[in-house]
Amino acid sequence: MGTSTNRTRAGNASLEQAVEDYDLVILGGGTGSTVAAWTFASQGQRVAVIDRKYIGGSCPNIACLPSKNVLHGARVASYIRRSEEFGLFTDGLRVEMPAVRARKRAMVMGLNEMYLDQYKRTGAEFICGSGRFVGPKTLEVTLSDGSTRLLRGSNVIVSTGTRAALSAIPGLTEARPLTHVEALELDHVPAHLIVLGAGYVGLELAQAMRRFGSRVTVIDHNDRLLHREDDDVTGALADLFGDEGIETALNASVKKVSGRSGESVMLDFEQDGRTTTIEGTHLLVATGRQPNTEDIGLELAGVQLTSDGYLKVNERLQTTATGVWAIGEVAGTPQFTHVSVDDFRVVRDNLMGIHRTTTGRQIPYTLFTDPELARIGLTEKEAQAQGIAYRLFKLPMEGVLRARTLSETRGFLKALVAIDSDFILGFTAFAVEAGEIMASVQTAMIATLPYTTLRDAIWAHPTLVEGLIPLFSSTPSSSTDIPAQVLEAVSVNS
Ligand SMILES: Cc1cc2nc3c(=O)[nH]c(=O)nc-3n(C[C@H](O)[C@H](O)[C@H](O)COP(=O)(O)OP(=O)(O)OC[C@H]3O[C@@H](n4cnc5c(N)ncnc54)[C@H](O)[C@@H]3O)c2cc1C
Ligand SMILES: NC(=O)c1ccc[n+]([C@@H]2O[C@H](COP(=O)([O-])OP(=O)(O)OC[C@H]3O[C@@H](n4cnc5c(N)ncnc54)[C@H](O)[C@@H]3O)[C@@H](O)[C@H]2O)c1
Repeated sequence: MGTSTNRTRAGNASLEQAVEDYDLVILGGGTGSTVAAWTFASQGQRVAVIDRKYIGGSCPNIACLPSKNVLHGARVASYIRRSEEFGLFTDGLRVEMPAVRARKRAMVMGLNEMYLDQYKRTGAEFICGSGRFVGPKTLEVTLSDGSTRLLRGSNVIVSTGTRAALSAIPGLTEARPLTHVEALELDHVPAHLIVLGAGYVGLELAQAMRRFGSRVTVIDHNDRLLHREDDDVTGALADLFGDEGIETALNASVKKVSGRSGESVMLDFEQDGRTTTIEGTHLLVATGRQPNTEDIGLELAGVQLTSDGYLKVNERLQTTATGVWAIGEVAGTPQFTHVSVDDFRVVRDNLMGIHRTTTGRQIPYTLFTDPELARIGLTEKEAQAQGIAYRLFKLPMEGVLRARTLSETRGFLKALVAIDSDFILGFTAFAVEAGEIMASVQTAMIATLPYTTLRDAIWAHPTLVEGLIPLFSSTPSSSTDIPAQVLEAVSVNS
């Protein structure tokens, strides 16, 4: 620990500078790596986190939490529009985006203060600056005043995350499209927002902006919204978007973009052999992510990349350089905050000599449209592709009494249960507060409880989770490839 003078190569220039030694240096402070910093520092280790911009990384600053904050505002707008349904009469709705943004900014500021306080309490050091490797386990940080520091860690974690990818469509970059970062900072409602990409970011923000009053068109080159999900899910999402007046152009291949987002922007796309031009005022790009692995000196540290530019890691999240670990999206981890936190657990245990891997993790997720889509385990598509026979329990939300009290009966619950046991293989809720309903089913799956435990539990009335009783009491249908004699045996035994 402490400092020593060392000769290190930074690019072509050799520099002589005091190296500060740490037990752990973290490049990029996303959620998982921030928790790592706090954890190791509170155990007495000397820990530094280098981040060029964000205290706590993307999630609390530009991604999950600010987007959910803005989405909630849009949900309130939707309630106000529906107010007469609840016997409430208002004199109309005026949306002030600067105030929407101010609420979001205040939340982010509060989160930043909370994080800084936690840094102080644990003794981890947050260094605001841009970092790059200049040698094995050694990083140079350039601070905002242009000065530099050299940090060397007994262990180093790389957690530089990803950024919005811009497809190689002629004119796209020049049109200066919004990404989620700018979309969450808008001080006005776009007159006509074109959303390129019908994935998580695109769908959540499309619905929110529509509810704030924007005309919205969603374009995707796949033929369904959120195309990896089962057809009943993507169909229900399409119905929802249709009912809310969101236009969609699917199976659409964008050939050219012209104009400028924020003023007037045109997209030429081919669909069913025809070329169409659509014009909007704003363009949001939500077509996936690209890893932040360029220009950070990985080659000087012996850290190799995969063919698509992510860090090459093993199932213990070790990179190809000894003592250099990876956490989060930059390691190719599924792109959710809760999985980056589990990456932290994997690295933590391995650093403590406990073997823990990323293999076979069960990963839940929730799309925060309204209603939400919550998913865990196998979809029907996945079960069929893997030749896994299942019993399918499905219940429309009209069958959940709590949903009726809320006038939120859109959607359904469905569960896949093994044909040869009562274990739950997968669960989907497209429903109000779906993410909360899923948690109970996930707990049963973690504990490998049979579905009958959920069916036979006494749930408080009237709650949404109580819907698991009618769901699991319904008569299941079965996947087509289940042999008749197996089905017969199941029905005889049940
Ligand atoms: C709009 C949006 C909404 C989302 N909503 C959800 C959600 O509801 N739920 C969910 O689970 N997930 C959500 N996600 C995904 C989630 O944000 C990420 O999976 C999560 O933040 C994990 O990111 P990470 O730790 O890999 O990296 P990040 O949190 O992105 O951290 C990487 C950090 O590295 C820093 N950095 C990069 N290069 C350098 C460098 N050279 N020097 C110094 N610092 C550097 C960056 O400034 C950044 O702070 C959302 C994503 C987006 C875009
Ligand atoms: N609620 C959440 O948990 C949440 C919310 C937002 C983001 N995220 C995470 O962030 C990740 C990134 O989100 P995202 O929406 O950017 O990516 P995504 O992978 O979810 O969706 C990208 C979409 O863009 C489409 N696409 C790609 N290239 C295209 C092109 N050239 N033309 C037209 N369509 C194109 C794809 O078909 C896909 O539908 C998500 O996968 C998710 O893991 C999670």
